[in-house]
Amino acid sequence: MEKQPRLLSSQLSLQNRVCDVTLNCVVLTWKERETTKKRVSGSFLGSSRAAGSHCVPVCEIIAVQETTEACQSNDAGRWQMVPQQPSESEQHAFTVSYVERMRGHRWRCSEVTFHCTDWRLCQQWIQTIKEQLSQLTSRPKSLLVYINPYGGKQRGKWIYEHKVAPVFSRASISTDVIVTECANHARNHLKKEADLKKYDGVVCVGGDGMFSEILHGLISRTQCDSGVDENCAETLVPSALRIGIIPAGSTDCICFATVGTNDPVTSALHIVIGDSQPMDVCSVHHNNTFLRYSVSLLGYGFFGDVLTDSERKRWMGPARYDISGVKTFLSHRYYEGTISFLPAADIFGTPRDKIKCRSGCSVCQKQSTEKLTEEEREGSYGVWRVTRGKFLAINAASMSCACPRTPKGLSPAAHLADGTTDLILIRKCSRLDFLRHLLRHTNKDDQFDHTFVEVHRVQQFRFTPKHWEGGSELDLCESKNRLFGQICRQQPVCGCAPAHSSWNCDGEILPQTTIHVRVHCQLIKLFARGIEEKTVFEDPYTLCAV
Ligand SMILES: CCCCCCCCCCCCC/C=C/[C@@H](O)[C@H](COP(=O)(O)O)NC(C)=O
Ligand SMILES: Nc1ncnc2c1ncn2[C@@H]1O[C@H](COP(=O)(O)OP(=O)(O)O)[C@@H](O)[C@H]1O
Ligand SMILES: [Ca+2]
Repeated sequence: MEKQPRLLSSQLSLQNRVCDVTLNCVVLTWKERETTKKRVSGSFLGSSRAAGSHCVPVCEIIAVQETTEACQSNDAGRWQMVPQQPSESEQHAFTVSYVERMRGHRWRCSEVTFHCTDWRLCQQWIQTIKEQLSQLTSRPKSLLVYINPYGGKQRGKWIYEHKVAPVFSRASISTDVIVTECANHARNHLKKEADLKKYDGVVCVGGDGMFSEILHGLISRTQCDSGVDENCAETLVPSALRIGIIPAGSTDCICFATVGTNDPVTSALHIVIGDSQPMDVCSVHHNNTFLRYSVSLLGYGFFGDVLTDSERKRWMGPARYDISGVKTFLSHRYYEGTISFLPAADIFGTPRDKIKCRSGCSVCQKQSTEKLTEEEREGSYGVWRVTRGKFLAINAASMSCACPRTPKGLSPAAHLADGTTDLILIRKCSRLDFLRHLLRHTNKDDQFDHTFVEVHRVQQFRFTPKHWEGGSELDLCESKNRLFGQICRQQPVCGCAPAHSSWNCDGEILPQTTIHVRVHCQLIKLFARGIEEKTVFEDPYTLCAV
C-alpha cells in the first residue's frame, strides 16, 4: 500500500504516558513509548506498561475539540467548566471522538485526550484534524428528524434525546426535530410541506412502519417534483436525500438488515460519518394504480394474518407479534391463488447460493448501471412463469429481513441493492412440517430445503387470489360477503376458512389482494454501509500500514 505523507507527527502525552501521535490523510495513530520515568512536556510520567498502538481512520473520527477541565472555583466551592488559557506553565489538551467497534456490529463513540505544553501545537492539531474532517463531503450537516413517540416500547423520544442528540451535537450537525402527532404526519409533511433544500438527510426514530412513512413521503415528493406519475412509471427518480433509521420500533428489521444490529447509537454514528447504502424498493400496484412501496417483506397468508391479528393488540407492544404468531400458526389457514413472476437471470445469483449481502457487496455493486454490460443487461430479462396452488404463505423478501426474531433472515442470501426480490412460496403442508420450516428460521438448517417450499429470485411478480380470478374486486368482495364472509371470518370452526388473506407490506396491511410488484433497483440510499464482515472489527489496525 502506498505510504501517505504525514500531516503532523508529535510526542504528546496521554494519561501521563508519552505517545508518538501521527496524522496523515487516512489515519490518526498513536503509540505509547516503551520507556520508564521519562520527562515529557515538563512533567514526570510514571512507569509505562507494554506499548499500545491505536489507529483510527480519519473517516471514522467524529469530532475534535479543545479540552476544558473541571476546576473548582474559589468562591462557592462549586464545579465549573473553564476553558484552558494559553500559558506556558499549563498543559493544553484536545479530545478526539471516534468510532469504536464493539461486539455484534455495535459501534460506540470513544474519546482520547492528548496533552501538550505548547498551546500553538495543540491548536495546530485541532486545526489540522478539523481541516481533514471538512474534506469529508459525504457527511451530513443538517438533518430533518421525525420521532414516532408511540413506536415499539414508546421510548422513541427518550432514545433520541439521550442517545442520539448528544452524538449529533458532538458532530456539529444541526437538526430540525418533529415529534409526530398522528399516523401519516411524517409522510404528509415530507410529501407536501418540508423545505427539503435545507437538509442533507432525513432521520426517522421508530420502527419499520415509521421508516415506511419516511420512504413514502420522500419517494412521492421526488416523483412529484420531477413530474413522474407513480401509477405508471417504469422508472422512478431516485431521491437525493439519504434516510437514517434510529431503531425504536417492534421489529426494526430494516435497520438490523442494513447495519447488523438495532442499536440507536450505532445508527447515529453511521449517520454522522455519512455512510451510504443504496437499497431496492418494490412498488406495489393494483389494476395499474400505485398502492404502496416495500423494502423488506411483502407477505400474504401467514405474515399477512399475523399482522392483521397483531394490529388489534398494539397495546401489548412488540410481544403482540409473538402472540399473533402462535395464534396464526395454530389456525393453519391456506389460501389459493395464482402467482406469475419474471425470474432474474443467473448473473443475479440465487436465493440458495449462500452468498450473503455484506458491506461493499460485489453482487449489488454489479447492478449499478455503469457496471453492467449491454450483454448482461439484455440477458437479465427472463420469461414470465406461472404457478398456481394452495399456499400457507407467499413472501417476497427484497432484503434478508434479518432481525432478532430470525438473525439470518427470511431469505438469508437476499441482496439489499441488486434490483431483485426473493419470492418464497410455502405450499399447503402439515402443521408439523410448517413448524419445522418456521423453526429453521432460528437455527442453521436451510429453511428452503423442504418439498413444500419454493424460492425464486425475481424482478417482478403478480398475485391473484383464486376467488377473484376473472372478476372485479368489488364484485368479489360482495359475493364473498354473501357466500361465506362474516360467518366464516368470525367462526372459522365451521371448517370453511376465509378465501383470502391480506398482504403485509413492510408492516402495513394492503387493502387489495390482487397485486403487481416491480423492483426498482437502488431507488433510495440509507445512512448505513451494510453488515460488516467480521474481519473489519477483528483486525481494525490493518489500515495502520498506510
Ligand atoms: C416458531 C418460530 C418462529 C420464527 C419465525 C420467524 C419470524 C420472523 C419474522 C420476521 C419478520 C421480518 C419482516 C419484517 C416485517 C416488519 O415490517 C413488520 C412491521 O414491523 P414494525 O412493527 O413496524 O417494527 N413486522 C412483522 C412481524 O410483520
Ligand atoms: N404520533 C403518532 N401517533 C400514532 N401513530 C403514529 C404516530 N406517528 C407514527 N405513527 C404510526 O405508528 C405506526 C407504527 O410505528 P412504528 O414506529 O413502526 O412502531 P412499531 O415498530 O411498534 O410498529 C406506523 O405505521 C406509523 O405510521
Ligand atoms: Ca434486493
